[in-house]
Amino acid sequence: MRGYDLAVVGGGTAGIIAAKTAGGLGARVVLVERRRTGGDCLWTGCVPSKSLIAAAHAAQNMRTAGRFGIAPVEPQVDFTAVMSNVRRAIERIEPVDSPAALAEAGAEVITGTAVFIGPDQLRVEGRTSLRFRHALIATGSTPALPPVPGLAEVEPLTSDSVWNLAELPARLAVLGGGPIGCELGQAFARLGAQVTLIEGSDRLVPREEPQAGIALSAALSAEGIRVLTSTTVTRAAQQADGVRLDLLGRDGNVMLDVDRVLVATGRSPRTTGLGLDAAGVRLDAHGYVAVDAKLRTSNRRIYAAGDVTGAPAFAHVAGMQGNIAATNALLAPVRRIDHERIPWVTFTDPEIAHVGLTEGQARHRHGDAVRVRLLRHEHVDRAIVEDDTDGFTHVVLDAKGRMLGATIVAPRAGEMIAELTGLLARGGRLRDLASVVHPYPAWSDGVWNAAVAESSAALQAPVTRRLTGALLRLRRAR
Ligand SMILES: Cc1cc2nc3c(=O)[nH]c(=O)nc-3n(C[C@H](O)[C@H](O)[C@H](O)COP(=O)(O)OP(=O)(O)OC[C@H]3O[C@@H](n4cnc5c(N)ncnc54)[C@H](O)[C@@H]3O)c2cc1C
Ligand SMILES: NC(=O)c1ccc[n+]([C@@H]2O[C@H](COP(=O)([O-])OP(=O)(O)OC[C@H]3O[C@@H](n4cnc5c(N)ncnc54)[C@H](O)[C@@H]3O)[C@@H](O)[C@H]2O)c1
Repeated sequence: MRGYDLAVVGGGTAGIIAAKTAGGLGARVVLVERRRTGGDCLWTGCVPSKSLIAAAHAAQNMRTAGRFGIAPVEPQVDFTAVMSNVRRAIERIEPVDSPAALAEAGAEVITGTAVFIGPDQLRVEGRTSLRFRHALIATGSTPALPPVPGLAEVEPLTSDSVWNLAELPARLAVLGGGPIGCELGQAFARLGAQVTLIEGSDRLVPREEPQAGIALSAALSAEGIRVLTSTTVTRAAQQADGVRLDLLGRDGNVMLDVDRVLVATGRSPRTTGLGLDAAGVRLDAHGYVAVDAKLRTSNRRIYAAGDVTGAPAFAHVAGMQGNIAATNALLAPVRRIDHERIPWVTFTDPEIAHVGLTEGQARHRHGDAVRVRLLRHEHVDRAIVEDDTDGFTHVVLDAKGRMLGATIVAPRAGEMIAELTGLLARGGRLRDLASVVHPYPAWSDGVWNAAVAESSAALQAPVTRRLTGALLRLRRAR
């Protein structure tokens, strides 16, 4: 039986980064992947979705060129070619996540399904047994189907299977108005599908600031997407010419006929059949692998990272956790990740970028001392020249003006949030950014203008006014 310093189960973002980190430290490391290295992000998640979004954006620009004085045209979308381009994007990124790249980084790769057979042993599909000093569970998550009668029988698409579509569904129902539903719903609509987006809660992207969900609803509706919030599907049935959904919403019971249904109502952790009992690894109340702040499971030899831990399901979180878990296991368990300083972006148009606390969370924790600096993008020159002024920069501050969180809604919000993420990490005040010169006319002016407004407000404070007034009177008297 072979022995390893670290055995990684799962070759997605968390597992790959952990294995490469361990290899870089000179450890004996093995990564076991049941199918293909790269995980959801590469094959069915971030990469294909952002490529599809880019194609959809190009199509939309053709429709909306009229506002710049260019004759708008309805694009001729070759869906097969769009999907081929999506696959090309995957192929171009794949080498970085490949077994060859892992081997070069010092990690051995075994293809097969791993099962724990003891607290320090793994078996790969009944053939190889491995003994480890430490292991990392990085098996990710899988799309969850809600318990709607008939839904499983209508061949619902998920983020796993949607990439195999051979043709664009003419009428598409998207169930779930979270990041996946909104990103893919908008992309399919822009590529020519008639999309109905069905969300159970009273607004889209309910984890975001309420204004962000409202702004996104307005933008999607303006493009012709039918957005149904406070609505659920109570039954699905296959018909001769498509799928019939029974909806229960604000208008009571209604029927919706579509060609396909895309389900995007959340994820479940991949823990089935992993042998976690044999390994002494406990799950939390929601079925995720329970970890402490240093990513240790209930078996001190075994760590977990990425979606399987119930951490915010983002590739950058999975990667950072993979890195932290590997060094904690191999060197000393000292590093932890602060989930409250993680930024994320929903890549709709407009993008919604967020970091830290929402206003509601901040008020819950810090009470009435919380303030908000809201800057609408009406006067951001970049937004004006691009004729896209509907967005805003919303920064949540404590009593001393230190940043607690931020949400940006804008075409480049995903780039703009980086600066505020840095500020949050430093525990800085928003007005500190006012003295940092920003390039003109960039989208980052939104953040800068918010900082300048915050700094100006500080100058207008009575105590500052009294001081500057006294100074000016003194100078006049001289
Ligand atoms: C449509 C979509 C779009 C997304 N867009 C973004 C985005 O823009 N930005 C972002 O940050 N995040 C995005 N995400 C989320 C991101 O993809 C995930 O958070 C990330 O991939 C999680 O990585 P992971 O390593 O935890 O798990 P995974 O990537 O799921 O990897 C787990 C791996 O473990 C393997 N495995 C499972 N069980 C076993 C076993 N028993 N033995 C061996 N191998 C096993 C699986 O085959 C898989 O390869 C998106 C997700 C989706 C679905
Ligand atoms: N840009 C990104 O970073 C990105 C993109 C896509 C996905 N992701 C990650 O993947 C995760 C999963 O995405 P998701 O959108 O599937 O899940 P989600 O949990 O974020 O959103 C699911 C949505 O579906 C709604 N819903 C649940 N059951 C429903 C029902 N029966 N009827 C109607 N609505 C229902 C929920 O209220 C929620 O708004 C995300 O939370 C995110 O972390 C990230």
